[in-house]
Amino acid sequence: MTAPPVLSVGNLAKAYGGVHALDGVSFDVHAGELLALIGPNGAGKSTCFNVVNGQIRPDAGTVRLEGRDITGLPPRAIARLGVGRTFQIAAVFGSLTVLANVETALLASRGASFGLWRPQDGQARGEALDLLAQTGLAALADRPATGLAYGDVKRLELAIAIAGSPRLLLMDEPTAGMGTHERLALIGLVRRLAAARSLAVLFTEHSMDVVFGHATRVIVLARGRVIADGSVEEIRADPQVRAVYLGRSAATGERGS
Ligand SMILES: Nc1ncnc2c1ncn2[C@@H]1O[C@H](COP(=O)(O)OP(=O)(O)OP(=O)(O)O)[C@@H](O)[C@H]1O
Repeated sequence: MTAPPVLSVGNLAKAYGGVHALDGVSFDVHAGELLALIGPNGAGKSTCFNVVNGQIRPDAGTVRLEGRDITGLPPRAIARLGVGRTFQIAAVFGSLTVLANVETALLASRGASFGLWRPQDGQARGEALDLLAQTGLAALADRPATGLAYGDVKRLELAIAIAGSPRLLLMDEPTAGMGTHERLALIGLVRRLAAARSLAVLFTEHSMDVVFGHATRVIVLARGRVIADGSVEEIRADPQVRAVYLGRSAATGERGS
């Protein structure tokens, strides 16, 4: 028997007044997959994310995590069940070292109260060092998070997000504000981590070089509907996607509208 998808959304609907932010959206994300959710401004990408992580309750439809119905659960419950996320604006503790940020995330994910946190917790330290090695941050372990280069902050945020061993990772424009080299390096890292940890990743992105270079599958939303769901090659060649979103950028790999 094949494993159920890590995430399965079915017929999601959400309207604001007369605006159908989501209008019958269905798709699956499997373990190890890096699924890009793209589309023009106002297509419904953020609404879809926020329904999956519990911040918005849909008017209709279901969200399933490994077969379990999580529709309408509060964000904390959804996070505990294995949905991690990174933010457009990096969320790290500036005064703590890089290592302590990841140790704290590990302990928090296990429910340890901050009051009981002991920096000498050997097991958490070992695991945190492991995560830093996996995210290319080992050399910066003892540096305060304040003052890190932007690309390193994003790596740290990724390390924090996977410290709780999520099954699904939601990334909202993970490479926003980064230069070409940096953003391709970051998404390449995400792809390697997803494969190594059998993690399902759903991300929104406006940089088409990131999407076409690294997504394993792409979903295109427009006006709250899925207009295409396929491989990078299929999406790039889809006339409707080109008309609605990619335009000439499909050929150049530049940012969509
Ligand atoms: N809280 C809200 N109240 C009213 N309308 C909303 C609200 N949130 C979203 N919308 C509308 O729903 C539609 C989808 O918005 P959403 O933010 O999900 O799109 P998006 O694809 O994430 O856009 P962007 O790429 O600009 O972030 C838009 O028309 C938006 O104006």
